[in-house]
Amino acid sequence: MDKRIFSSFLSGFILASIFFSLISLINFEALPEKRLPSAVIMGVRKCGTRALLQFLSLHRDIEIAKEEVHFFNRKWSNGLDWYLSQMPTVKRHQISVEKTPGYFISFQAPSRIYAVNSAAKLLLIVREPVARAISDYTQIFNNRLARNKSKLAEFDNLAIKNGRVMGNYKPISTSIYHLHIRKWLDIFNPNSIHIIDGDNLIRNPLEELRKVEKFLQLDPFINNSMIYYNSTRKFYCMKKDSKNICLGSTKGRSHRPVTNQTIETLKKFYYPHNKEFFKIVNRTFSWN
Ligand SMILES: Nc1ncnc2c1ncn2[C@@H]1O[C@H](COP(=O)(O)OS(=O)(=O)O)[C@@H](OP(=O)(O)O)[C@H]1O
Repeated sequence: MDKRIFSSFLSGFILASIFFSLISLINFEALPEKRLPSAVIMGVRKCGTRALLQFLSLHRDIEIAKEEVHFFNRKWSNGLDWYLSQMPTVKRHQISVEKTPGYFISFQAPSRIYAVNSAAKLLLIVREPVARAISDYTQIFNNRLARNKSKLAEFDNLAIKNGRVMGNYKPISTSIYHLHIRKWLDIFNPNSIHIIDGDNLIRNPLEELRKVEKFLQLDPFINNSMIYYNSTRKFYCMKKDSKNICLGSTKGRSHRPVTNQTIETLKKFYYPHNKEFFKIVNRTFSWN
């Protein structure tokens, strides 16, 4: 063989060998990729869904979708590829988690989630229903103010009219937890749903996070060194990448003023609904 042909053949062979050796060094399975969420925080609005998601992001095996996705309630027509594109990239050992509080009260969300992933793990965080309703109203009030819309009537007048609690008023009806959880239990096995005590998440986040790690079948990883109590904010905050991170100012803000009479009337209103919820989920909470 001509010497020139031989040497170009040899250098081609060597280059190809180097190329294929490099390729074989890459572990494709370990490359980050987008995957549908194994766990979904499905609500309840104003019960600590953001705090729960951010605390979970401290876990080395969890990546979170940063924004609320609203796929199963509002954006179903965008299709599954769009949903996937909203997910974070995860490594092989990691799971992705998304939170959209609106799923809890949506009629379509349970069957749609089941259709996409019948093994989905659902996280539901609940809070004392009267405080949740007032927090919900406060958010609506402040949003209108920010958008320069006409001022909303006060909560006392919207929640109770002529002595009757307005059960259909959304801030009130969202707190009737048993009405909504039924739709989920019609479709999902109770073992697929883990309920987090939102009031306890405020007081003792690690206790609740430990239970979530167990439910998600992850190693206990989040620990005391990753969170701290911020006495100015009066909430637990996170230490992440050598930074101290608290939730934004819309979390834990002062509620709109509500009379004691309204609070007492609402407590009485929710009492039988709470009992019903406890019965269905086979568990009680510090509120009744
Ligand atoms: N660690 C920590 N820091 C700040 N806030 C915390 C925390 N843990 C729970 N919470 C409570 O979260 C409430 C807001 O709930 P959500 O995040 O579910 O609200 S939203 O539906 O996404 O708008 C928010 O409700 P409000 O106090 O009524 O504003 C908080 O009480």
